[in-house]
Amino acid sequence: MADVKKIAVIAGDGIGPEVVAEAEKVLRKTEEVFGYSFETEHALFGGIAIDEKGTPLPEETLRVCKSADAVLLGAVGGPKWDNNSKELRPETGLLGIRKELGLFSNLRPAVVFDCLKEASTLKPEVLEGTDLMVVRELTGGIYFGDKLRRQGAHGEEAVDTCVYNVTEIERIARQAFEIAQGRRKKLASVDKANVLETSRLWRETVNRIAPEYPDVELEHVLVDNCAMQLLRRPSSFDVIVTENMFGDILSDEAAMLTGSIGMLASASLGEGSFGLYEPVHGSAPDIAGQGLANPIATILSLALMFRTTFGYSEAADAIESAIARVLDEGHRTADIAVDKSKALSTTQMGDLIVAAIQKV
Ligand SMILES: NC(=O)c1ccc[n+]([C@@H]2O[C@H](COP(=O)([O-])OP(=O)(O)OC[C@H]3O[C@@H](n4cnc5c(N)ncnc54)[C@H](O)[C@@H]3O)[C@@H](O)[C@H]2O)c1
Ligand SMILES: CC(C)[C@H](C(=O)O)[C@@H](O)C(=O)O
Ligand SMILES: [Mg+2]
Repeated sequence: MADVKKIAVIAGDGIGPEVVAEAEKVLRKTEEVFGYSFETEHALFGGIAIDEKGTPLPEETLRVCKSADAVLLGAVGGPKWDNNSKELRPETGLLGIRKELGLFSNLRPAVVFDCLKEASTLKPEVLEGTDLMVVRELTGGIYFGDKLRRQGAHGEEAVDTCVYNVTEIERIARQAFEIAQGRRKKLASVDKANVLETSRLWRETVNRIAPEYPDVELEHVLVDNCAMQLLRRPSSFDVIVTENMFGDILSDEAAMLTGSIGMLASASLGEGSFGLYEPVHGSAPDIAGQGLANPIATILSLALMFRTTFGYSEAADAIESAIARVLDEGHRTADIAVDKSKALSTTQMGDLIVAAIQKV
């Protein structure tokens, strides 16, 4: 009997259900082509879970995720829930699920497809050879430190605390060094060590373990400089490791090197093979329900799942080749189209990718 892999599928809000539906079609096609067997279980999460269950992260959803081999997630959030209390914001559920599942490492690869250089705002010669991986620490820093509101001498004040301990920094740094060893052996550690104490500890810790990876060339880059260098010399970066909030911001910036945020996939990992896979983008309320969303980031996230959690690299390669072929043939969703009048819908793009999947 085939080895059945269990995938928790969480569509979420806005364009989440639209892009996840396309990734599920790809999943089924790989069963046909490669003989895999997947069991999917759908769960409520984010705004829709608030509406139906009164909480963004129901216990049942956590149970479904914990009993699965991997999670495929769309996106959560939207204006409908913007005025909710902190506990009842879809984004709180997102931070909660990452913490509960121990997903401290968020990999966000930015690969520039040759034929999409036209969709980028950068010159093709600057983009040439760009293939970088942001390794974002995901369960620490200012996202998870104490927060408070209080009355100060000048009225209401708000405090967000940024905390990192050595263990958290070491484990993400080690992962980044190991990822760099499997790539072009260059690591840029990004911090704000000229100002922040957490960044000083970050830099000291990275420097302390660096000698264990003598084959990896390490550079330290201040985050403001990194934001600029990503646009000036993107191809010089291989792996970028950074703390939670810097990684959030830099990865959206890196997305634009690829032409659109609709192209950037991600994997959130812990210690074992279990992972949560999601596009880097959000629920895009401005285009939700119109069939305009680019499903490629979610489909690429599925390919990452295949390669990283299941070791199905043949199928991961087949998905990525199918996407490259469809793009090479000139097919575009609106976000990456130069001529928007010829843009495909979300389902049209998904169908073309499904049709292009074959054994390579
Ligand atoms: N992981 C997540 O679930 C996640 C990530 C980011 C933002 N969010 C949430 O999503 C909501 C909207 O946030 P935002 O507008 O700042 O960011 P967003 O990523 O949703 O959208 C930013 C811009 O990119 C476009 N875009 C995003 N994905 C696209 C796709 N697949 N195809 C084509 N265009 C795409 C949108 O139309 C929008 O113009 C907020 O509630 C935010 O908190 C969720
Ligand atoms: C929605 C938000 C909490 C989330 C984050 O900041 O991690 C998002 O921007 C992301 O990149 O996944
Ligand atoms: Mg983000």
